[in-house]
Amino acid sequence: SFDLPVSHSTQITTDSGWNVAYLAFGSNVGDRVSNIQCAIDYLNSHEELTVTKVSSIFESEPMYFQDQRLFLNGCIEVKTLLSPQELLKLCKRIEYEELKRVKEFDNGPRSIDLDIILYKDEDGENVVMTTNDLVIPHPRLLERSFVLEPLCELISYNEVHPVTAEPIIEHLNQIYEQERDEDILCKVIPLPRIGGKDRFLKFKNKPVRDSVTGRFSTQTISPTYTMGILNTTPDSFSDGGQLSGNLESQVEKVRTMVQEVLKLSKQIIIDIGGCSTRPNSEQASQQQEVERTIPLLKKIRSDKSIPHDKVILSIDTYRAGVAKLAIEAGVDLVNDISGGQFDADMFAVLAEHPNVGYIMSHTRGNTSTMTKLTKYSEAEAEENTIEYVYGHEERGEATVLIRNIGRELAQQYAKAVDVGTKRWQIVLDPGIGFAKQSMQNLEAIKGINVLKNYSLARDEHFIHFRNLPVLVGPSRKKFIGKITGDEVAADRDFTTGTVAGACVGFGADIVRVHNTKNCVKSIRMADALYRETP
Ligand SMILES: Nc1nc2ncc(COP(=O)(O)O)nc2c(=O)[nH]1
Ligand SMILES: Nc1nc2ncc(COP(=O)(O)O)nc2c(=O)[nH]1
Repeated sequence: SFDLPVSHSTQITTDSGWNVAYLAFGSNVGDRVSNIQCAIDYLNSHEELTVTKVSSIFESEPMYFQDQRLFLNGCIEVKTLLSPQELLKLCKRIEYEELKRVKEFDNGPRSIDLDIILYKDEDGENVVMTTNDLVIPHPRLLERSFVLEPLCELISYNEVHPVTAEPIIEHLNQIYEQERDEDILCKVIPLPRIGGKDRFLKFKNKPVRDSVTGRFSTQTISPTYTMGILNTTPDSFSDGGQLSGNLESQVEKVRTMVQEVLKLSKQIIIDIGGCSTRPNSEQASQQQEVERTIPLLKKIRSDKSIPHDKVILSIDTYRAGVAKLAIEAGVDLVNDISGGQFDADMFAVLAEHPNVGYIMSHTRGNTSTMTKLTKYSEAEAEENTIEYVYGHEERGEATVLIRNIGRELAQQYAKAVDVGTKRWQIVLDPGIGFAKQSMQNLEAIKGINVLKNYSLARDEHFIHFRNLPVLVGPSRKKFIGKITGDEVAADRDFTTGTVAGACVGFGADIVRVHNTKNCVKSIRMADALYRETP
């Protein structure tokens, strides 16, 4: 059955006498991500407090006093033995002593701001209090989308506000109904800084009301990212290993992709792979994979002609050891087709590097068994769960596959965050061509928005995929050839462009392609047609 690790259970409040509190963090001075990470680590280091959940990070305009830097905000859930007053004291100590906050004036710049927004006692009862230095629930909670949005990633959708007795998600909907510009938040995935400058993947999320449920979900309106593939394997099914072994020609290929994509985009992601993952392919050894990828990563990163603020590097590996070496060599993202299933150490590596992104893909079995594991049933989709909350898609046949994918990715997500991987690192991928028959790949693409709005609830356990970006990798794959009759992978570039555009239409935030020259145009056209970006 589907068993979530203990950190996902709010049962903590009942069977262990701990209280649960929700804190909001904000920073707009210095290295904001590092300030946030330090504040979380300081909180976690207190023997009477454990950080149990961390939300996405959102960038937003200053709300009250405009003339200052953009803020990074988010929320965390903690379990603690501290009383509200003791918790406030701990937050203040972290703000002023550990992170040297200097308060010039109200609503002014701050290295870190830690606010208690909700507090539940050991019986799970909400505390409501007003003293001259502490008001719970936070008095300005209901006017702040930069607090409510991340909070709604952490709480069950039926969690009510202790004073208004209305579901907290409804308060967020009421803010979104006002259609204020400042409520269009930008979800950021922090990447390693280079030259002391922030580097992020950014996804501007516009709240969109679901016509049937009336509930708001967020739709990405910023440009879709193009991820160019650089396969260094001699046997890659899609480009016949033309580049394997020759470092200079590989770097030249990188420069070409960069030049092609930056004509039409502000950034490019380049995915470097050293171990083919096509069905039944013979797996390279870890040593071979390292030799094919790490020197190349180092050479790219040391190449001054490449604009590193615009070029984001990804390593396509399911091996923790390779991921670790790649991070040390300057990679920004770990792209794991196994979603952490092939190497139990992968999530620990990511937990150690909270400013490295992680693409968590769906698959089943391994590269030699996955083609047989393509049975997705309604029963499994619904197994052990009471409530799905997602867009207005019916539970029917059309969403059985994507709800199974969501459920299985949720299992991996729970394992990842349970060892300290941050939600803000994670990108989801439905795994086109992995444990899916041809037509199931079409369903997976059509279900992208259901996956983005997916949430799973069982007892007190719940996981929402709200605000998690989705990457799709359709390029040159067999399901295209099955429909177009193109037997040879390299003949599928034209239709890959078609599919890439459709992926954008169905909600993809990143599309992984071989032929960047043509596909970046398809993706930009799709942005112009489906998104608000001109
Ligand atoms: N975008 C944004 N704007 C802001 N404006 C004022 C305050 C001051 O908040 P306080 O009342 O908790 O000190 N915090 C933020 C913030 O965190 N994010
Ligand atoms: N995130 C992600 N990574 C991937 N890596 C390799 C392949 C196999 O294709 P290739 O051999 O052409 O790279 N497909 C994916 C994919 O669909 N998603």
